[in-house]
Amino acid sequence: MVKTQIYSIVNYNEAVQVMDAGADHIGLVPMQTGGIPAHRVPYDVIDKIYAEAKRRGVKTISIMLNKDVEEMFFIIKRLNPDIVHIAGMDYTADQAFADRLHKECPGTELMQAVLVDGPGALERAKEYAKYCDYLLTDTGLAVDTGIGASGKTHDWNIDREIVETVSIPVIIAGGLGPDNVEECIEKIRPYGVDSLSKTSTKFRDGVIEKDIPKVKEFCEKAHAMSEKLNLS
Ligand SMILES: O=C(O)c1ccccc1NCC(=O)[C@H](O)[C@H](O)COP(=O)(O)O
Repeated sequence: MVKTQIYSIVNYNEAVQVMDAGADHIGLVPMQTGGIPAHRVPYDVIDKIYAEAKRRGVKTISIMLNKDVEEMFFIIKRLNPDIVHIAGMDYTADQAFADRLHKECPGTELMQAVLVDGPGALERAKEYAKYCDYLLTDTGLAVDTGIGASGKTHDWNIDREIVETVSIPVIIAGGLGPDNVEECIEKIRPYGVDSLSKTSTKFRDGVIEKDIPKVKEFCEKAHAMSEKLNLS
């Protein structure tokens, strides 16, 4: 079954509703020196969200949008997510980061965002796949906002090539919602699909809230399409 990954959770009630709606992975932005301020979640709230997710078997993801490796390790050790997602424009996880993560944080897997901005993305994906546990292919918005949260799709032919080339799970992100998730799965046949903007309501002050009926529709369509295509 294709995994559904839902970003950006901002509080406990929302996390519970997103999991009830069918999310297999939930992602959020822990308090840190990078990222959009309105999305950052305090550690005590994350503890409660992750405990409930672990009870349900839902995978928990902490995204890192900064470039300070020591800060990242502090956060990973404090929160113990199932997956750490590296998505800052100024830092890319390397072999040394992966080795340290697997040694010091054995319960946490590594997901590196791949900016799909042209054919060069395939070469980067091949390199990251040597030491990462997952790749997340995504669209960039601006140099200072990290890889992702753009609400925009990119050239899915490149994602398909990446999925067909690397031997680790690939999650597709960038402008996915209930309107195009089936087409994306049919074309790319990825391990997972991710949604932020199209399953959220964004307010003028930057505050974001999950739109639960849209999350449900996204998850149901993704799961139904993966059953139709017999994707394990
Ligand atoms: O969650 C955020 O605030 C965030 C900020 C900057 C980069 C990524 C971020 N979130 C995680 C993701 O990778 C998104 O879920 C992904 O980019 C999809 O976003 P969208 O295109 O808006 O569906």
